[in-house]
Amino acid sequence: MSQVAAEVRHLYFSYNEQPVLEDVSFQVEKGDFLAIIGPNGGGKSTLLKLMMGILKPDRGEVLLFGKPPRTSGAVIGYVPQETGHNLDFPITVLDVVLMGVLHRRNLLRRYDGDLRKKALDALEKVKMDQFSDRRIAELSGGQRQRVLIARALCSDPDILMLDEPTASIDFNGQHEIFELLEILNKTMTVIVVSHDMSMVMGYARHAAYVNKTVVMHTIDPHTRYQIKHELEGHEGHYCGAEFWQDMGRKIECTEECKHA
Ligand SMILES: Nc1ncnc2c1ncn2[C@@H]1O[C@H](COP(=O)(O)OP(=O)(O)OP(=O)(O)O)[C@@H](O)[C@H]1O
Repeated sequence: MSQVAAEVRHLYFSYNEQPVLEDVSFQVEKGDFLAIIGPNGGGKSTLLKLMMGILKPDRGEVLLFGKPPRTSGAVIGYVPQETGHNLDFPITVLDVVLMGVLHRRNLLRRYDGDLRKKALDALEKVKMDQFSDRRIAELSGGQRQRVLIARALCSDPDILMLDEPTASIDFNGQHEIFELLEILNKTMTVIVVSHDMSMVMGYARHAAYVNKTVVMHTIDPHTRYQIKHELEGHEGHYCGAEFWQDMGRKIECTEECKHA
């Protein structure tokens, strides 16, 4: 298998002739931890969907391990943006994860013990096995997100793709999610859309800044180490302006920013 997990080549995409991505090219090495960052509406979720093969490019191509997404044989674990819908639905944590297992098998087949074990193993990996019988609605945002990650892990993915897994989660919950992603990254490539610059700078190795085009940045290991250290002391705040300053650009903090 190619050591390049994902390659995007001269990709163009538009919705209803409205261009969203233009001439986007970059590579993601196997085992990388890539953060996709950028302004609202910049095209981050669209890029993720193109990389999974859910959307088709107008021009250009996406290759996963050297082949188009649908024929590559690469398994993608996808954690979509959580919308908070269906929280009233009386479904348990285990049921949610089992959906991930059933997805791989014949949907009409009843699940047996093995599938249940697979789902419980996935819950253990995200430290949510104690909650398997709880209703999903009873969990905190961070716990729910970990359950959605467990669901994605059931397919034993080569690449785990997450769309804003820490949106509207408190600091501790965010930190736990990124700690978990760091552990998972030991055995799979991780690609995460995130607005949280502190977490991105503390954990990701590369950042793709998406705003119609994509600019790729390497996060230097020393900066990552320092920021992670600050995060562990719960004093972490790293704003977008600092990211650009670290990347060598002169940008002032905004008024809302705690550094201003
Ligand atoms: N299904 C769709 N049909 C038409 N336009 C869409 C569709 N999905 C997204 N768009 C538009 O495409 C652009 C990029 O959207 P996308 O969701 O990829 O951005 P994003 O960077 O993920 O944004 P956010 O940070 O707000 O989630 C936006 O202008 C959005 O309104």
